[in-house]
Amino acid sequence: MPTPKPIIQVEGLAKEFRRPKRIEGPFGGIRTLFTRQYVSKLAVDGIDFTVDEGELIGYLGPNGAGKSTTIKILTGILQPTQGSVEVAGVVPWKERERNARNIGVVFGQRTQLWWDLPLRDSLELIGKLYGVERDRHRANIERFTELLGLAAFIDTPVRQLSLGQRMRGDLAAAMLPEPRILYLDEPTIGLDVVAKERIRAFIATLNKDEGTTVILTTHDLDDVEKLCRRIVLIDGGKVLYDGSVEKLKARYAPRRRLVVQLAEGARWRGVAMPGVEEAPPEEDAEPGTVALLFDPETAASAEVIAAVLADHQVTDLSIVEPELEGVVHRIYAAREAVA
Ligand SMILES: Nc1ncnc2c1ncn2[C@@H]1O[C@H](COP(=O)(O)OP(=O)(O)OP(=O)(O)O)[C@@H](O)[C@H]1O
Repeated sequence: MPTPKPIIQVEGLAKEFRRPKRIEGPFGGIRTLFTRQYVSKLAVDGIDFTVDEGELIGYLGPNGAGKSTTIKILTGILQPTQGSVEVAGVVPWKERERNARNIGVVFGQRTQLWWDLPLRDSLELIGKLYGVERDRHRANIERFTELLGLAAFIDTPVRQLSLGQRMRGDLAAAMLPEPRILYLDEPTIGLDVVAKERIRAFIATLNKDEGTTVILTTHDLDDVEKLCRRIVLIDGGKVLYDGSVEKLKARYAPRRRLVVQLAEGARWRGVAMPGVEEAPPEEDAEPGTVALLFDPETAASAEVIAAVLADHQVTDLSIVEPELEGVVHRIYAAREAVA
C-alpha cells in the first residue's frame, strides 16, 4: 500500500469572533452602534490536526464546540485569527476558487441544487459549470443514480423532493466534479433509517473506491460508528481526543458487559476473578439473567466465560460492547461538570 500523504494540515488554528457590546438602557440600540467596547468569543482555540488523503474522519463535538467554524475555515468561507491551514496545497481563504475545485461540500440544512429545475437538469448543469468532460460526466451521473437510487425522482423539480431525496441529490451534485475532499455537515439529519443507510453506503463507497477524503460532522453517532475509523472530538474550540473509535472506547469505557442467561432453576453462585464485578440488575432484565462487568485488559473475555461455565448451567451468553453514543455522552457530561 502506498504511504498516505497529508491532504489537510491544520496548525494552531484559532478564530475569534468580535461583536460590539450591546448597551442596555435608553437609546441602547443607537449607542451600541457607536460603542468601542467588544465582546469576543474564541470559537476555535488552538486546534491542530492532520488528515491523510483517503481518510474518513468524524469531526465531533457538542453544540457550540467550534465544528462549523473549523469547516468554514477549511472551505475558505472564513479567515482564521491565527494559525495555518493547507488543504491540498492551498490556503483556503487566500485562494477560495482554487480550493473550491478540490472540495465538495454538503450542508444537511441547505441545498446547492436549483430549486425549480428537475434534479437531472441540476446535475447536468454542474458538469458544464465545472467543465467536466462530457462522457465522464454522463458516466458519473449514471453511476451515482444507481448508487443513490435517484431514478425514481430524477425528473422531479427539486422543490418537490422529500428531505431524504434532496439530500441524495445534493450528495450526487457535490461529487460530480470529482473533488478530492468531501465535507459533510449533518448529512443524515432528519432522515429515516433507509435513507440514512443509503447515504452512508454511498459515502463509504466513494471513500473506498475513489479514495475521496471525507470529513464528517454529525451528532448522529451511528453515522460515525458505521463510517469512521478515526474521530477528532472537540469542545470549547480545543481538541479533546484524536484517534480511533476503539481507543476512545477503551479509554473512556474500558469495561465490557457479559450477560449470562441461567438455565431454568439454576442458581447464581458468583464468579471469583480479579477485575470482574457483578453489575446492578437492570429494570427490564429477564429473570435468571446476570450481568458481569470486566475490563478485557485485566480479564480476558474467554477466561471470564470459562469461569462462568465452570460453575453454572447456562442457556445463553453475550458480550455487549460499549456504544459510542454512551461513551461520547459521558465525555460531554464530565466536561460540563467541570465547566
Ligand atoms: N459569526 C459569529 N459571531 C459570533 N459568534 C459566533 C459566530 N459563529 C459562531 N459563533 C460562536 O462560536 C462558537 C462555536 O460555534 P460553531 O458554530 O463553530 O459550533 P458548532 O460546533 O458547529 O455547533 P453546532 O453543533 O451547534 O452546530 C459558538 O459559541 C457560537 O455561538
